[in-house]
Amino acid sequence: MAIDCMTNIHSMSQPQKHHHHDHKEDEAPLVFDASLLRHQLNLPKQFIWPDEEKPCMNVPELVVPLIDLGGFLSGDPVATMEAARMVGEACQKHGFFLVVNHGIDASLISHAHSYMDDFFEVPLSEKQRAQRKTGEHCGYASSFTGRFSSKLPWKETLSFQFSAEEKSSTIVKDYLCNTLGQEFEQFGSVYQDYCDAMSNLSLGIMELLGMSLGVGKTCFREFFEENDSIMRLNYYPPCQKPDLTLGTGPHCDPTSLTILHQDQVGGLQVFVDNEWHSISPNFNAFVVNIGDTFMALSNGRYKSCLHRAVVNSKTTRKSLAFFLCPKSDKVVSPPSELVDDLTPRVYPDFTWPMLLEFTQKHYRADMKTLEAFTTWLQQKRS
Ligand SMILES: C=C1C[C@]23C[C@H]1CC[C@H]2[C@]1(C)CCC[C@@](C)(C(=O)O)[C@H]1[C@@H]3C(=O)O
Ligand SMILES: O=C(O)CCC(=O)C(=O)O
Ligand SMILES: [Fe+2]
Repeated sequence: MAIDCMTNIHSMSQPQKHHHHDHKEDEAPLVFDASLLRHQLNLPKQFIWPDEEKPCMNVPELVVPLIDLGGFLSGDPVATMEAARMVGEACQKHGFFLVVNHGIDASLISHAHSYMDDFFEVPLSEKQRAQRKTGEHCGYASSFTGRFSSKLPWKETLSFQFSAEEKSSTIVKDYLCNTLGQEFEQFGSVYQDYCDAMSNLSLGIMELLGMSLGVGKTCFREFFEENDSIMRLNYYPPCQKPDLTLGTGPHCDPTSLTILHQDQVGGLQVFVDNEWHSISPNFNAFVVNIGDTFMALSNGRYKSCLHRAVVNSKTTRKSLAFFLCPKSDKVVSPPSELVDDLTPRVYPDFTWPMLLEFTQKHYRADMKTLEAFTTWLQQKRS
């Protein structure tokens, strides 16, 4: 029976949910060891999402324009205009688009995927050497145990800082080697090269976004020239009950621009026209979406888009997410061309570290993060 995603699942017979209360004081903190959990037929209750958020498996595919960057990257003015127009159109609709002929070496992408196994397949005790500290966003995190007590995502992540500043040209490699050990030297080099490539690609996309908003190609490019970005490796182990949990819950990225490369397994879903849609894997394409910080920079002209990731019972899924973020001292404020009597300011000035701290210490990023952040800021400032 094909279950229509819009079916009100409450009308279907659901086993009566037992409302456990988290007895935090007497419960040992749950440790998510993927090598064990992937075989379990009964998911721990923390991983079971509420009925209204459980995934539907037969979602329609989102038809997303493939934006060819070849002409733009070689300086062809007509191709540049066309690419800027397509980027603008996608951002007016839902904020997601695919880019091809992006100039990133296919072998670098393949290595970035294959090296993930070298980390995520080692024993948990070794991975925990890179354990993310409370309130910090870098390091190894497995399902965020200790951070959230319910709606745990079925994933492990390794996140690290990238800086485009010349003086930090080996920050990724150094962090990974120092944290994981010298045997990860090659691992560190691959992700250093991958992040360098991502940073350059994102500056090109910032030129197209600037042109599409009529503020010129240098405006946002210069704003992000010395970006302090986050690279995240997402590792989604197989799950025996994939329809009860989520790999990554519904959210808008709080960051400025996300360049994502998903493997051939598939699982990324985007909420468009009041329905979840899948984005089919395409090895030659990067999935690009704007985040909350860029929504603020565009004075709400472009919207960050709700998306999530589902898991499956057969195979591990991997995705590489590069989150472009401005340098810490940059004030997020829209260019004057985007503010006038008809379109007054939508969000207050803020810096990225303030929004990042909000998501790491006070608020789990979802679809209303910027709204909640604005309220939180005003209370602090009042
Ligand atoms: C700044 C960030 C916070 C998250 C990683 C980056 C950009 C996306 C954010 C996130 C993926 C949104 C959903 C919830 C979250 C907790 C997760 O599932 O990983 C978010 C990340 C985070 O706070 O670690
Ligand atoms: O893994 C995916 O396809 C999406 C992950 C994501 O949205 C994120 O890490 O912000
Ligand atoms: Fe995301």
